[in-house]
Amino acid sequence: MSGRPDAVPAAAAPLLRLSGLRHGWPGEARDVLDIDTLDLAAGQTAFVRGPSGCGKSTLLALIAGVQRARAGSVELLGQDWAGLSGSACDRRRADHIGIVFQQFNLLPYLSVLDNVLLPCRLSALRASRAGADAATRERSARELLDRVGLRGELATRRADRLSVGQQQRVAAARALVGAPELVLADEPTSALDETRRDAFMDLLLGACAEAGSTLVFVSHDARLAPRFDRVIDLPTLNRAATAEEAA
Ligand SMILES: Nc1ncnc2c1ncn2[C@@H]1O[C@H](COP(=O)(O)OP(=O)(O)OP(=O)(O)O)[C@@H](O)[C@H]1O
Repeated sequence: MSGRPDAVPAAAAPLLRLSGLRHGWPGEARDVLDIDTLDLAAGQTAFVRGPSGCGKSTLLALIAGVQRARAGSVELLGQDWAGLSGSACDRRRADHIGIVFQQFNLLPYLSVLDNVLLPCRLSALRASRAGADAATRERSARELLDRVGLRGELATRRADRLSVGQQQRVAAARALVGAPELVLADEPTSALDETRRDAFMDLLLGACAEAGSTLVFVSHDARLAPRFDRVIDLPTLNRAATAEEAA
């Protein structure tokens, strides 16, 4: 896997800074999230926990600039999403963020390899970090697939011909290709058995450490929490949490 020579040093401003963040969904009487501050440094790994419906996926969507906050700011690499146009947000997301969605969001008609290489097609920056030419980038993608146990013929198979657990691993390899500064993962181990889950975590944490990427990882699986630098209990951080969520 290729490294990232232009990584932000750990001593610099936080990679991610949330301040005065409030978000509510249209038609909902109360805010889902009300977070005073949250800073994550470059290379820091955070496990986000909280009961179903407490706003974990919403938080990731705000961090990724997919949702706009009602108030406050979400700064990635010192830039607030609020100041950017929709297309600028898309470019910035492709350049700097790898995302493992809950539903994986693979393109079913593309091969496994082409799915992993997708961020390199959407971002020249990610492509340059993955390798100087197409052959090197393909080697990077195959190396990531190899590390999640998807070898040989599986790399060229259509994505919709994979099991759910295999798709989950492809989604992780895609998030990691081209060493993005920030990796967001929403319950990425839910379809994996124990052995696969441990291998998956080794890959995710190992690749983030190698690239100096910050990782925000949402999961209900409390056994994984000790592997992270920091555990964020969302109902404790979130001033909009109900007493039930905070209990
Ligand atoms: N697109 C949406 N439109 C309206 N309300 C939404 C939308 N997405 C989520 N919500 C609401 O926001 C709240 C938080 O949802 P969210 O998906 O962020 O929770 P979560 O902690 O990720 O839950 P889970 O652990 O079940 O995935 C819930 O009350 C949910 O109903």
